[in-house]
This record gives sequence, structure tokens and C-alpha cells, in this order.
Amino acid sequence: MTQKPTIIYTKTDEAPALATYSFLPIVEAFAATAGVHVETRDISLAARILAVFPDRLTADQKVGDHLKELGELAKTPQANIIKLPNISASIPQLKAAIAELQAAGYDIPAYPEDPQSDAEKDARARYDRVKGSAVNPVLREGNSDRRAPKAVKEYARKHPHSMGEWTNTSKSHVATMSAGDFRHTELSLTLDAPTEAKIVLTADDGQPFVLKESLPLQAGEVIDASVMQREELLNFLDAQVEDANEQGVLFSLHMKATMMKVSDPIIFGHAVRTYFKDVFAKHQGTFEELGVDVNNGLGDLLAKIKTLPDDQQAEIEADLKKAYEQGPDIAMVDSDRGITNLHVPSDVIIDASMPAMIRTSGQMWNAEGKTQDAKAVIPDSSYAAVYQEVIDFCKTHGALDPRTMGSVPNVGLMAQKAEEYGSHDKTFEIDRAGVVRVVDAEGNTLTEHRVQPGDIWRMCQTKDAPIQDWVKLAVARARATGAPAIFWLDEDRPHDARLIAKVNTYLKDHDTSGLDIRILSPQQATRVSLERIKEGQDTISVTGNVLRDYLTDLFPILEVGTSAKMLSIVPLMAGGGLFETGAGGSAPKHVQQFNKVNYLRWDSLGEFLALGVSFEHLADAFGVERARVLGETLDEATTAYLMNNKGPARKVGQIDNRGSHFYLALYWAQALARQKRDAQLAERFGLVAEELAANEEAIINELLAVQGESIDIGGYYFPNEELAARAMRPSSTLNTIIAGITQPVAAEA
Ligand SMILES: NC(=O)C1=CN([C@@H]2O[C@H](COP(=O)(O)OP(=O)(O)OC[C@H]3O[C@@H](n4cnc5c(N)ncnc54)[C@H](OP(=O)(O)O)[C@@H]3O)[C@@H](O)[C@H]2O)C=CC1
Ligand SMILES: O=C(O)CCC(=O)C(=O)O
Ligand SMILES: [Mg+2]
Repeated sequence: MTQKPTIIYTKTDEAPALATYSFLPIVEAFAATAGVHVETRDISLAARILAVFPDRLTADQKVGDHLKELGELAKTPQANIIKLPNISASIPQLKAAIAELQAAGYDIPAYPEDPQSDAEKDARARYDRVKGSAVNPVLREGNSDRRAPKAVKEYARKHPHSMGEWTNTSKSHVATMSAGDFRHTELSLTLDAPTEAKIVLTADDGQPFVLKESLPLQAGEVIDASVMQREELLNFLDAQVEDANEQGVLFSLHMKATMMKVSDPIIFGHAVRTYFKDVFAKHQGTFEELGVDVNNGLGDLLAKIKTLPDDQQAEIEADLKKAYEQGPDIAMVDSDRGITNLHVPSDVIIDASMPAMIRTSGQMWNAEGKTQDAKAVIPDSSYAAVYQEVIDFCKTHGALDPRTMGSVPNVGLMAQKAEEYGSHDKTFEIDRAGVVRVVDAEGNTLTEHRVQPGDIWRMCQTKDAPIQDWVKLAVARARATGAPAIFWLDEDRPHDARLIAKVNTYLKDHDTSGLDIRILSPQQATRVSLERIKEGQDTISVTGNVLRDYLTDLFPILEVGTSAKMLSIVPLMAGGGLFETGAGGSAPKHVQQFNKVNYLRWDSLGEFLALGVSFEHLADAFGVERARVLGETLDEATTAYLMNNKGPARKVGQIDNRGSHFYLALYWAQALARQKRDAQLAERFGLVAEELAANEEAIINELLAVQGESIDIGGYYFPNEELAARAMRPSSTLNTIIAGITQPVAAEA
């Protein structure tokens, strides 16, 4: 357990990990002056893979299981963790990371696609722990408070990002199921007493199969069970492919195959097979022999047919081409390289992809690299109406205006793997007809669903203590801001009806006098929030876990251009703090640009904001007043950074992520020098600020000089530390000044 005032800074992947090489030395140096320790923990995909194979590694190759350690820390009051975005790995990404580690001399097994031997089954089970969203659910031992800070809104008002125009002739729309999906089959109940449940599939011949043996449930917990019926799904997908073709709009699929790592890849696979129906009918035997698994995207098929003789490969390629010609156009991820929406399941992730489409006049990219109206296929209807409502609003009123629009911050129910985002270990692709029941310890049936082969059955849990904490957080945010708070809950949906009952009960625990607290269905809540946002008014969205994820990309992307600029706080239920940096992802395309031209356009604003609140938390928890001074001055610096427009630009020749860190350090030192609360800190940083300011031109020149050429840091998932650090810290002048800061400042007399 950490007793000294300590900030844990996480090492992750891709763009944020690169940024860390440059930013962390600055943070360490500034923090040290106040006696605050900064420690790192590596939760990158590569480190998480290595952590599950200690038995295969040499003594110097072994790495500790930092994620597990942080998961335990998050349940203690000492936690003060800064969590940068990390990769939630799809199988193609997992395989690529494994290959990189193997090439670097780590004797880890290949990913077993079809495990047979015990050793393969064991390896597969270990990889499954690393796959998909494996980090966030472990660390998120609290609910979520995400909002755009005032300075960020002001910046967006002064420097509005581009917003594509909307017209009422747009053919873009959302397509979602009206029967046989999770939403329409949901059963929900609240437990009166604790029990240990089981999930059992009873086949039509009476044979029972235990899908999950032991499932401890708490009193007051809400459980739901639902099923995505394969036949209904296939009919739906078929109809959408046809309809997209008839309407001449792009076919696009929006899933969360990374977070929903069991259900959504299966649905993704069905979409690929539906679009290429004739190809699969004709070549099914070959595909089976090759072990093609399009749950990992069309890319899996394309890679595996490469092993076939040339003529056979050419025939399949010709049939694929025919399918493209006869079918609707597909939305593209990268039209230059011919990568479609169906190639890789982690390329299009609904929380970011739908807002991007809405920001671009409701259009996506076609094969010619031009934008075109699109059909957004979102099979499950639980939340799809939110996006249709936004589209309808934009068609009627035109695009929203970042210069005048209000804000929709979010209070999200997230703790203890709430709702769908904790359902992976209770999600099953059913292999035979029968009935799936959740049965309690006494043998009573809690839920019961008739299932057919290929159906996806799942169960979700929402514990009571997190719900109470969520209601409390919502009231606190409503009180702090005076904005109306809307619970996005649909009384017609079984799960939501249970939550509404609890919300009404727990609201009574708080003083809500004078507050405007409402409960509306997601569709109505979207409408009301949009009507208000258009008038410049703020509305707090209080949502479950999935809508937390969706809305904290949707509104930020519309309001401030990116969710990277969000303040993203997780007040941990045990009293600690988890400070996430922004609400967006790890921006893989930024790394491509970095490798190509040594330019990193990742904006670390999310990191700055998280660090500010982390210092503040440290001051409150440990009484370290100097941490408070550091936090407050960092906030001033962040505001100056925004107002002086010192964020990274987008292209070579201007300052990038590294240059932006220089300016942050300069403004932070200047703010520390100016403050009157701690004379010693002011004195120390007075000198630093002078040095930084005096060397501005030299430092910026050193930083700009390296841009333009390609750069190799020895790996994508597992870069060489030394090469990466050198690449990200190319200004020796800046490095020398930072190195000079580190000593703690003497305590004030
Ligand atoms: N909390 C977490 O750990 C999260 C992790 N992820 C993971 O991240 C990966 C990529 O996910 P994806 O859905 O594409 O989301 P991203 O947020 O990475 O990508 C969407 C776009 O947002 C913009 N963007 C995001 N962050 C920044 C930033 N700090 N500075 C500048 N621009 C930014 C970029 O657009 P542009 O530059 O064109 O404006 C980027 O291309 C996946 O592995 C996913 O699982 C995703 C979400 C959250
Ligand atoms: O954990 C993940 O896979 C993504 C998380 C995410 O998108 C979010 O928290 O907004
Ligand atoms: Mg998200």
C-alpha cells in the first residue's frame, strides 16, 4: 500500500503512451518539488500479455501484473491513479502484439484459434483475460463524472471546430431491430436476498448444460437476461443490405466489439457473412478448411486465402469483387488502402464512429474517398434511437453550432462492472435448441428464455451500492451546477423500470429542493437535451454504463471537437480517485503519422486536466498543501495553454505534442512563480520560468528540427524504451532545464 503522497501514472499504448515519454519527466520534476512521488504502472497491451505468461519468461523478461495491483489499489482510500486510454484489443490486434513480442525474443505461445490440447486451452484462457476491454472494468471501482471544463468550452466557442452542414434531404439513418434483439427479449428482476445462482441451458432432449456454475448475487442487485436471436438478426441484416442498395446509401455497421468482446464479434461476423452471402455459400468448404473466422472481420478471410493456390485465391477475390459490385457501397475506414467498415472489428467503434458520422453531415467515406449518406446499422435497439433522434434533429435544425451550443455533461453508472459492460462472463453463443434459465440456490427459476442454436444469450448485473452512489453523484453535480439532471431511463424497458424504482427511492436520501431532476426515456432525453443545447443551455445526462460511453463521445465531439478534452473523474467508492484522461481512445492513426513523419498530433489536454484533479485529491486526502498549489497552478497553465492555442496542430512544421508540453511546462512554472501561497515554490519556479521563457525559441527550434522524416522506435505494441524516449524528448535544452527542477523545495519555516 502506498502511504507517501503518490500519484500512479499509467503507461498504456499508442498515441497516449508516446505522449507519456515526453510529458511524464515534466510531471515527475514538478511533483518532486512538493514531495509528491510519481510512480508508473504498465498496463499496455504488451505488458498485460507478458504478465499472464510468467512461466514462459526468463527472470529479466518477467513483468509484474500491474493491472491486478491497480485493481486492488482502486478498492482502497489510498488510490490516486491517472489512467490514460489503452487498447482494448480485438483478436487481430492481439495477434499482432503477440507476434511483436515473439520477435523480440519472448517465448509466448501463438494465439490458439481453435484450442485442442490442454496447453492450447490454457493459453487461450490466458489470452482471453487480456482480450477486449480488460483494463477499464478492473479499475473502475466507482461511477463516472465526465464534463467539459469551462476553459475547454470557452476555447471551442472562440475556435470552433468544423461541423458538416445538414440538410433535410439527407438519406442517412439508423437501422435497428424491432424484435428478437436484446432490448425486446429482456427480463429483469431485483433480488430480495443474496443467493448463489447458476445459469443452465436445458436442451430440448432434457439434457442440462451448466453455462455458469457459481454466480454470487447480492441483495438489492438488479439482474437482467436477454437474447439476440440469430434468425431475427440474420433477417434484419439481410433486409438492411438490400435496403442500403435500393436507397443508394453506404452500408455501415456500428458495434462495440472491443468492449462487448463476446457478443459483438459474433454479430460482426454475421454482418460480414450476410454482406458476402454468395461468396460464403460458394466457398464455405474452403473457408472451413482454412479456419476462416470473420468474427475477426473480413481481414481474417483475406489473410487466410493467401495460403491457397493462386487460381483458387483469384477466384475468391473475383467473387468478393462481384459482391461489392452487386451489393450496396460499404463505408470505408481507409479508402486509399481499400479497408472497409467490415475488415477489422476494432476499426469502427460505435461510441466514436457515430458522432464522427454525425459531425460529417451524417456521411461516411465511400470507396472513391468521397463522403456519402449512410445507413448506420446498430442491430440491438436498446440505445440506437438516441442516434436516430440526433440525426432527425440535425435534419430539422441543421448542424449544431459549437460557438453557441450548451453542454451535456454525464454522470454514469459504471462501478463494479455495471450492466452490459460487465456481462462478458455471462454471455454465451448457444449451440443447441433449449431453454436457458438463471436458477437461484434453492432451485427457483429467476429468468427463462427459449433459445435456438446461434442465439446469443447474456446476463447483466447491476449492484445496489453503485446505484446509490450514482444517484448521490447525480444530485451533487446538479447541486454544484444548477443544471437540470435527466436520468435516461425508459419505463417500458424491464431493466430501466427496476432502476427507476431505485432512483425514486434513493433520491429521497438527498436534499433535492430546488433541483430540476427528471426521468425520461433515452429518446425523449436526447430530444430535450438537444433542444436545450441549441439554446446554449446545459443539461446533465445521468445514464447507465453504455450510454455513459456513448454520450461522452457524442456530446464532446459535437461540442468541443473531441472527447480528449473532457475532464473524466471516477470518484472511487472506497474513497480514492481514478482520473481518466479524456474520454476518447488511443488514436492509432496518430501513431501512423508519427512513424511516417515524426509528428505526434495527440493532444494531452486530458492528461493535464486529470493531473490537476489528481493533485487536488492528494491535497485533500493527505493534507499536502503543496499538491494543492501544484494543482491550482496547473489549472491556470491549462487555461493559458488553451487560450494561447498551444495545443498540437495537425501537420508537420507546427508544434506537435512535444511542443505543447513545453508550453504547458512554461505556463505552469509561470503560474507557480506568480502564486503567493508558497514562497519557496514561487522562488524555485521563478527561476525555472525565466529559463524556459528565455530558451523558448531554442527549444521550439530543436523540437521542430526533427519533424518530417520517418522514425523507428522499434515496435508498435512494444516499442524500445530508449528509442521512444529519445524520439519524444529531442530538445536537449528543455531536458536540461527539466532535469534541474527535480530536488524537493525546503519546507517553509
Ligand atoms: N478509455 C479508454 O481506455 C478508451 C480506449 N479506447 C481504445 O482506443 C482505441 C481507438 O479507439 P477509437 O474508437 O478509434 O477512438 P479514438 O478516440 O482513438 O479515435 C477517434 C478520433 O478521436 C480523435 N482523438 C482522440 N483522442 C485525441 C487526442 N488526445 N488528441 C487529438 N485527437 C484525439 C482523433 O481524431 P482526429 O485526430 O481525426 O480529430 C481520433 O482519430 C481502441 O483500441 C479502443 O478500444 C477507446 C475509447 C476509450
Ligand atoms: O474500455 C473500452 O474498451 C472503451 C472505454 C470507452 O470507450 C469509454 O470509457 O468511453
Ligand atoms: Mg467511449
